[in-house]
Amino acid sequence: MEQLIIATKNKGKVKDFRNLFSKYDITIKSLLDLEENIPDIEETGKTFEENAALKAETIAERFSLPVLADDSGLEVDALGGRPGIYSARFAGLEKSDQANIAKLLEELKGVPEEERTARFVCVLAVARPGQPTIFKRGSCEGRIANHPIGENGFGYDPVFYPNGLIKTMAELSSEEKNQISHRKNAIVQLEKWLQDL
Ligand SMILES: O=c1[nH]c(=O)c2ncn([C@@H]3O[C@H](COP(=O)(O)OP(=O)(O)OP(=O)(O)O)[C@@H](O)[C@H]3O)c2[nH]1
Ligand SMILES: [Mg+2]
Repeated sequence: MEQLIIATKNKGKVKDFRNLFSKYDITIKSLLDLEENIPDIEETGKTFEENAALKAETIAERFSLPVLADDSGLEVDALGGRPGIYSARFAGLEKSDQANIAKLLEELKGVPEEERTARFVCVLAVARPGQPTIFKRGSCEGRIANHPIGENGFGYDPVFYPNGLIKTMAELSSEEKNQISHRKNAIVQLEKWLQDL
């Protein structure tokens, strides 16, 4: 069984990754599992790719090991693609899922169902000491609900209906989410690299 460091402090992502990587027989170590406290990496990039690279390369350099990072977010068409890379900090730096959802629903007040289209985007960066960083992008299309439903998942999952489903992402089990999610659609593109790990 191999171990892979994921440069994240987001517990929801860690849960998704543990589940997604179990089939490759890879165990995950996140920044929350390390003994030393890693200072927050400032996400100063203007794209998912730039921020994913910042996180992966900072940690890969520090430990001289291959590191995966995930930069992800929700693009809402009626908001011109916002919150996008700012999804975690949409309602402020304290990164509250509940406040983010409230702000999103407020901004979409009165927007009819057919115009509430959106997608989750996940960019994975794999940084390895002395080698160029690899990027893979996955997405999941859907639309924004009128109110939150469901207890599973994290972030905006309770207000996101994946296309073709009558359940929000937060009403799906981890296994169901991980069959269709943006994160899953990015990881499958890393399959070859994961097998060589
Ligand atoms: O409902 C959701 N289901 C998902 O599957 C999902 N994936 C991403 N997101 C949103 O996008 C932000 C990422 O921002 P982000 O990539 O900067 O991560 P983060 O700051 O939370 O942690 P870190 O990995 O940077 O440590 C998150 O906080 C969420 O708001 C999701 N919401
Ligand atoms: Mg972040």
